[in-house]
Amino acid sequence: MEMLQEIEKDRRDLRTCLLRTSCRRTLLVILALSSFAISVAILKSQLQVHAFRITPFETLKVSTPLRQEPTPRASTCPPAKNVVFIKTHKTGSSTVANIISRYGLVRKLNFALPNRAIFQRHLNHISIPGEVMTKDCIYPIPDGQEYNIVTHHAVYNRTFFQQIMPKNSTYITILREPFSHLKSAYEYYKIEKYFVAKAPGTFDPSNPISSFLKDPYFYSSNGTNFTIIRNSQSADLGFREEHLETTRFQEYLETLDKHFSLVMILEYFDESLLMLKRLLCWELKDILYIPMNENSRKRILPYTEEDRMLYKKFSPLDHALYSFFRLKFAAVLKSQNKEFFDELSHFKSLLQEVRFNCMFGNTLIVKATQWHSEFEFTGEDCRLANMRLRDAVGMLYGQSFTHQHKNESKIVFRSEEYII
Ligand SMILES: Nc1ncnc2c1ncn2[C@@H]1O[C@H](COP(=O)(O)OS(=O)(=O)O)[C@@H](OP(=O)(O)O)[C@H]1O
Repeated sequence: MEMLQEIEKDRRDLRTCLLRTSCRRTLLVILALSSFAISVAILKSQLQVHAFRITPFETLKVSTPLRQEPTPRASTCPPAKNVVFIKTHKTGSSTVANIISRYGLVRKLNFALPNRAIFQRHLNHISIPGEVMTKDCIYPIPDGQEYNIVTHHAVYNRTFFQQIMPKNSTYITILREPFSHLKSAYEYYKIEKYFVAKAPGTFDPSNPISSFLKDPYFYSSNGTNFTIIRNSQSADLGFREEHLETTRFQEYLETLDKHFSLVMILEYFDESLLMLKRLLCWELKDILYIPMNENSRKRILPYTEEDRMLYKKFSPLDHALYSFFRLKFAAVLKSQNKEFFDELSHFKSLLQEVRFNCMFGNTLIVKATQWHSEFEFTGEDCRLANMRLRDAVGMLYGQSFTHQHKNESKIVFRSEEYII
């Protein structure tokens, strides 16, 4: 809620500013800079569209049968409302969670939320690696109702999810190229401070990650937790240490492949969302988004091939996991017809328009195309698209439960207690 108030305040400030002459000049400069940034972004997105056509992954053969097949168009199938999204850390998962949360909020679906009675602090986590999940981990819903959506961090456990979710639930997740994941997690969780504290002076300040990778276990003896930078995506998907044994790993990988209808890839974010839309028979409006959790202060440092090789050795499960699913994804993408890519470029240009309009909270009217009828993306849609999961959590609890558990509404949520 605080976030929504902040956005509202920004919009009010902007309106006041528009009325003042002194601000107009500043605004003109902002507008000019924004147009420039948008042109660059359009150019960049066009380059990205181009990039996947030349990626070497596409030339590789996939040995297992493909399950991520093209699915019918939204108009020809009933929209899916039961979705389990395994929210891996630092993979663009908050943006995907936002899309799914918006969908569920607007349609008043039931979310499987962390049980407030158990989790006093980490209300954006249903479970973390190493924890055993039971029904008590999930906030209860009234008898006779069923959960529709899981979108909070929870370690994948088929047996558990089958107990709480409807049989026809669609399982999805997202993965990120491991080295880029490392950089994101390292910066976001300020991991360096633990290592520097352990061994001041051993870090090369010009390239701390590279310095750390030279001897990562040197830094572990003080109890430093590697969870978020070593095989983290695998851990979120339920892999355990025993899977370090190659045959066990391969077995689990194939099991996951059977369970998940779509494993999205951050490096193909828009392509992934379009596949998601088709898989769930949702509308194009449902998947319009504003990127979340972008770390604009991330340091750009010169990494070497050796750094990447060392990291592969340090975090082998994530590398094997990513390369397996990226390979599959690229093959499915390659098998799409022209219509998919036409819709993709329409989607990408709509995204630019949405971002531009949302800067001012304006309503965007999107004319009908072969993929959708005319629709509006309003200021309210912008507010929802900017909503972080931790800000949505109060609304989600309120929507799913207050009508049944009136006393619960007295519980106060303090957003500073949540971590993402
Ligand atoms: N659309 C899109 N395209 C490309 N990259 C994107 C997108 N959305 C989010 N991101 C990047 O994802 C990183 C945040 O991941 P998460 O949202 O999963 O983080 S968290 O676990 O919820 O904290 C974070 O990465 P870094 O900036 O490298 O840290 C975001 O920039």
